[in-house]
Amino acid sequence: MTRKIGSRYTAHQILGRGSAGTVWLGEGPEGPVAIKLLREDLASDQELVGRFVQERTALLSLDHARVVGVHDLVVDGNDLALVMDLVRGTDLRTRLDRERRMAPEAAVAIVADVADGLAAAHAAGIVHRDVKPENVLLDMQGPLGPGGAHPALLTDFGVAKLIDSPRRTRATKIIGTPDYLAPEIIEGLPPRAAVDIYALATVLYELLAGFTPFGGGHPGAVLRRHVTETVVPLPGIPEELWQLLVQCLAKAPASRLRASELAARLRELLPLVAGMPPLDVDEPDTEPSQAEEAYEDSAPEPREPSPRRGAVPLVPGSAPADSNRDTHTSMRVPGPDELAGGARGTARAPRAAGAARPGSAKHRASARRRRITLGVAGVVLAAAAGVGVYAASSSDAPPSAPDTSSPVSP
Ligand SMILES: Nc1ncnc2c1ncn2[C@@H]1O[C@H](COP(=O)(O)OP(=O)(O)OP(=O)(O)O)[C@@H](O)[C@H]1O
Repeated sequence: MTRKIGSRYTAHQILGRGSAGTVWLGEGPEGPVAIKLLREDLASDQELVGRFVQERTALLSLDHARVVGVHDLVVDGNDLALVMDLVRGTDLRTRLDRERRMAPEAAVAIVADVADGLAAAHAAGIVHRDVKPENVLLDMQGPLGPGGAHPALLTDFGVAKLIDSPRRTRATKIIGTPDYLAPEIIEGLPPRAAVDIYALATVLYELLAGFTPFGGGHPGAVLRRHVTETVVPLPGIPEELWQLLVQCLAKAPASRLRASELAARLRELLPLVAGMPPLDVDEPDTEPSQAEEAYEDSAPEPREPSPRRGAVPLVPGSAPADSNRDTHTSMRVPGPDELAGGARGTARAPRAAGAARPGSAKHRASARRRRITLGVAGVVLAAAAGVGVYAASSSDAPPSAPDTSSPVSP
């Protein structure tokens, strides 16, 4: 199956699907490329096409070894496509799903690569806004680095910004992926470079632990934890690495490191973690608080099994059927009462492998978990039916505090 994309490109074979469209293996005048063909409903949105063209220069100018380069933007009839470097390998989510958690040396090396890519982007005034393992590609043809890690490249730059437009956004809605959302976004501030650092630190925690620091349960509960809870230490993690994580997961954006500093500090830590086996931690149980249960009870009735993880659609209208992933669902921003429910603390406390579970009624917890996951599925279906479309508003957001991090895109 081949199809022409504009006058210069041919798409040969589907590499994968995401919430915004389909990625194809293709061919252009300069050789093989990856072509991200946006969904038809997005491609027919004149406002989005306009922004696409507007952002062209910024997207095309980002040229760095740790960023998947965008070569061309094609607007042709019903086709709207980004032509990118072809990365022969896999994405970090696939690798993490396979390994469950990674040895610290490989995790640190991969995250240092991504931090390098972010540093270049931030210096150019571009904030990624959707840093997560799905958007990190591992180049299997590149040389093996520390811990046997392949070079890592960050992809999907600018896509969140393209999709997030005033008409599509409302004050109470959020765009992003809940597990990786910085607290200031949840509080309605415009996304600055520091949101990418928070998301990347979350990715590092996830590579080490096998789960994200504030994930689990209903997406609304995840948002609340980002704002109100502190990260729980990982058993066996070297102190210096832990301090770095804590600093980059700080609630205050100004307290986080810049991307270039993060990359440098991580590389300094490589000798310390060299040869360390993966951390020996068990995935913790999630005990929902009363506020979470109330939130979960307000979710629509489920009609289908739930996705594995809760998240918000990067693209309004996206549904599980759009993707071979389960990273996108929808939600509303939790209200003040729900956010206040964090006083009790529900962040998942990692347990050393084999350690006794915290003294809770196990069957009650698992029944609750079942209800939470079903609730998420209901929300996903509601989104698919057009009941809820959620995107972050920067237009109605309160003025931001002075940003001490790298510049942001205009
Ligand atoms: N430049 C590329 N080279 C090779 N494969 C790619 C490239 N970009 C994306 N892919 C692959 O295509 C698939 C879909 O990517 P896409 O970016 O559309 O979705 P995603 O990032 O997984 O999810 P979402 O966009 O919904 O967050 C992924 O499996 C990814 O590995």
